[in-house]
Amino acid sequence: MPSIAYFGPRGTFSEQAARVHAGADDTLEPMRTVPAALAAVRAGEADLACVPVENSVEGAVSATMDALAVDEPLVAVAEVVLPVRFSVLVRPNLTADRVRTVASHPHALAQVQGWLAANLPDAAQTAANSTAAAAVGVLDGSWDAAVTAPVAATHYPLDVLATGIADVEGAVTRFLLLRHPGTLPGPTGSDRTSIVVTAAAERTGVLAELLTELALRGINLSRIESRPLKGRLGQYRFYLDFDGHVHEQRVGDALAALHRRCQHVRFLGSYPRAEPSPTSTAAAAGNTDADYAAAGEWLAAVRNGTGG
Ligand SMILES: O=C(O)C(=O)Cc1ccccc1
Repeated sequence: MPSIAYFGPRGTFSEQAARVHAGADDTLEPMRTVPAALAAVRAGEADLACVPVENSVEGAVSATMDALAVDEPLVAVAEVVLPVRFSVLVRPNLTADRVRTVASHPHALAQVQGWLAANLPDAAQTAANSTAAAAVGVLDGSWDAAVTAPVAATHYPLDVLATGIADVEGAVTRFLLLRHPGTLPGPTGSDRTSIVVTAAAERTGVLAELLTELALRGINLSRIESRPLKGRLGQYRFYLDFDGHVHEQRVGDALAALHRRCQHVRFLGSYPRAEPSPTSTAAAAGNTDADYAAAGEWLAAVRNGTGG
């Protein structure tokens, strides 16, 4: 019976994402922070961790980015993309005109600024650990209102002041399900690979070199983020997401090239894309596994004097 540790408490979007992935027998364990969810997997207390990684409005979830780059490596085996529409929960019988404080996860507050300005203009905003932590804070009297995932209303005895709120139509959040490295999910033809690299900051053009290794092999970069290395300004980790699976020749070849050129490469997984998109451009550019095999045979023949 696999267990999934998720960024909690109960009623977060991360719980909703975990439920998309979970089987009927899986157990779900809420954890207080993203690092705590990852630590539960590292400690063998959970099989998988479900954490938010990026949002189409606010961008990267930095707590997740930082936690994935340090400590024992974990690999993503699946991603879940959820549409984000928020609910506003208040203590029972509290009307909108009496709401003085509203709390939520910073990514949630950022996505409902328009609604708050129009509907709760005088309410002071406070950052909470997560959307559901804000609901718990309303229950214990810390705040009047919380901006939450819809599912939070089923977990906490609070009134629903509003539902379906989103300043940006179509906004989505992407979550990763991570576990100990082991047998990877096989290639599906529509996969994504994630890595974190550190490269010598003082080498001119180093980032262009790394991206060129991908481009030359017909690999489409779908995301690049940087995070500071913390100790000193000017040194960064780069997080790259690109199409393809490490078991495909062009991807393996590119990863090996990055390993040669970088100080450090951490593999964060090859997993099916939530929104399928066949990586067909690789074929046109002569970058399929068959192209690699044919080129390898030709080279072997040149080297052993039987062809050319
Ligand atoms: O706090 C939550 O519910 C999360 O899972 C993080 C989050 C916050 C805002 C939008 C999507 C996910």
